[in-house]
Amino acid sequence: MPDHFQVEHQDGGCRARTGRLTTPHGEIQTPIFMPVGTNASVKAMRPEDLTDAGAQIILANTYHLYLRPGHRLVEELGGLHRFMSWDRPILTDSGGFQVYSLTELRKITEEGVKFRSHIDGSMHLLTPELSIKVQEALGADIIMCFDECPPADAGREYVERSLAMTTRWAQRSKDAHTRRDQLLFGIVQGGRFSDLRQRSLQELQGIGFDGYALGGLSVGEEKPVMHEVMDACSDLLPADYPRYIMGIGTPEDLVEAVWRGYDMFDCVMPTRNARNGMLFTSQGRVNIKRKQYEQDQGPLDPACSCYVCRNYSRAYLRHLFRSGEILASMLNTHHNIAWYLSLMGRIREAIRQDQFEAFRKEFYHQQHTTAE
Ligand SMILES: CNc1nc2cc3nc[nH]c(=O)c3cc2[nH]1
Repeated sequence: MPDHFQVEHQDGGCRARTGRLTTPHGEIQTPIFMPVGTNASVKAMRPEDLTDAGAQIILANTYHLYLRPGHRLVEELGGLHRFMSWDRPILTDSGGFQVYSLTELRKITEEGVKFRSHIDGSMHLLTPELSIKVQEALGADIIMCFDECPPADAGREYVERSLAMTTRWAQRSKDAHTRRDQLLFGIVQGGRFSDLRQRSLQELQGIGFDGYALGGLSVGEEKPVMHEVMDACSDLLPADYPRYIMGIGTPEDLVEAVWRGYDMFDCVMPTRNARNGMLFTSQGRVNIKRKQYEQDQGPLDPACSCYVCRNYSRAYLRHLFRSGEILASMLNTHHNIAWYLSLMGRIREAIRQDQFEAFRKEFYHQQHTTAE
């Protein structure tokens, strides 16, 4: 058992478990959802709102902060925690995925990824060594190996070659990692091919990391493919290390992943959907711009105890959204993040009571009773 992670309770009826992850900026109770703060900000939320909503850890992106304002500037100003006044844990993604998903002009070579900045068109080369140096300069508590996320429709031969390079890059990431107080996670690739996933994981375990993430998912693949990969890897990932699935997901995805024994998740869904008026509630999704809420004086979610549900009506939230008020993004985001984090709290409690199987069944029923 590594000294930074302890499984606290294994649900008696399924693979779900609770755990405690210790980082330089504090302990995290898992299963956990990480709000995404790409540019050192969870959009439309202040740090104290995040803490009030129950956030234990947030994610930031190496690719974005390297390009703007630059990792050296953040380091000179005291690191990411001081820069954004967030004193709890931060996880940074390593940048490979963001280059793949945000830039047109890019070239992948053994050395690293050449790309043109989506901000000012300048040319850059991101390598495993530079990615780790940036993440160390930012001062994140958990940092990720530099990897290649193959396209969802990539064929077996491409995926096989890609994962071999991801393993070589993982070794280079670990060799470049000098700040031992930071936790370094490996990223398992291998696409939809279970045997390649197993090979990737075995190679990463041979190198040795503080946690293992599933990459290459939530990139447009069909749900059954995602569940197959989750299932195949669940029994392979070392049980006494944190298991992180990158880019997941909808509330249903989170419940399904916890049921399969995963511990950590991040996704832009609650924040991005909030800005588009798509809100999560105990009775399913609410599209707040719909006319049916014009005179609705009730709270967004009667079962939610967040600041927004305690102080505002659906009618008011609809008015703010239709008027394009900035407060709409603030209140909608606060609720969606609070709702996601309260879901994770209810999940942890159900596991502790050995009730997660029943929770999963009830959750699915609740979310699909009233289709909005
Ligand atoms: C939103 N979906 C999504 N966010 C991701 C981040 C990632 N980072 C590193 N490596 C990945 O494979 C990877 C896959 C991802 N899918």
